Amino acid sequence: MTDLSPIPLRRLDPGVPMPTRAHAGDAGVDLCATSDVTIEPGQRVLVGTGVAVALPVGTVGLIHPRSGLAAKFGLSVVNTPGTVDAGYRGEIKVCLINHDTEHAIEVNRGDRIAQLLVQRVELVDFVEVEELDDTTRGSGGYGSSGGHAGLVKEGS
Ligand SMILES: O=c1ccn([C@H]2C[C@H](O)[C@@H](COP(=O)(O)OP(=O)(O)OP(=O)(O)O)O2)c(=O)[nH]1
Ligand SMILES: [Mg+2]
Repeated sequence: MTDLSPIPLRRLDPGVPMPTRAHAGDAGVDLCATSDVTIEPGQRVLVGTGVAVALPVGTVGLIHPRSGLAAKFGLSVVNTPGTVDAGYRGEIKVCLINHDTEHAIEVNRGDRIAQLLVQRVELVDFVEVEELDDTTRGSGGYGSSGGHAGLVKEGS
């Protein structure tokens, strides 16, 4: 499925399962929590996953939320997607946030809390210039193309 070699992974907490794909072909491997935590509404907490990896230079690890936990409980990742640099050898941690406005979320050790994707990344250089080339978009952004009038709440 990939021409990258298997990525060296250390289990810093052997009691936590290896990150695995729920289904062959899934983009991400699920990461598990190493501790029990309660996340109150609106609160965030940094949770360990018990693993460290040696990603090849030219790749990046991206930590994404799990959609099921997001839809059911409001659980997400503060800095989604989290960036795991190729040179990072420490424990991968996940900064979880509870977006639910009413209910606390209980995370238990071993729960699959997020997913790690590995992607190739271009390590480009930048060159300073006086002018940039013209494009049809130009400097338009942040809604310049319209199409969201119906999403505006009355009175706002
Ligand atoms: O969700 C995340 C995000 C980052 N990291 C680790 C791996 C990454 O390589 C390192 C630094 O992340 P980042 O560059 O996003 O954070 P920073 O605030 O810029 O810290 P630094 O100054 O160490 O680069 O922290 C995680 O374990 N989980
Ligand atoms: Mg950084």
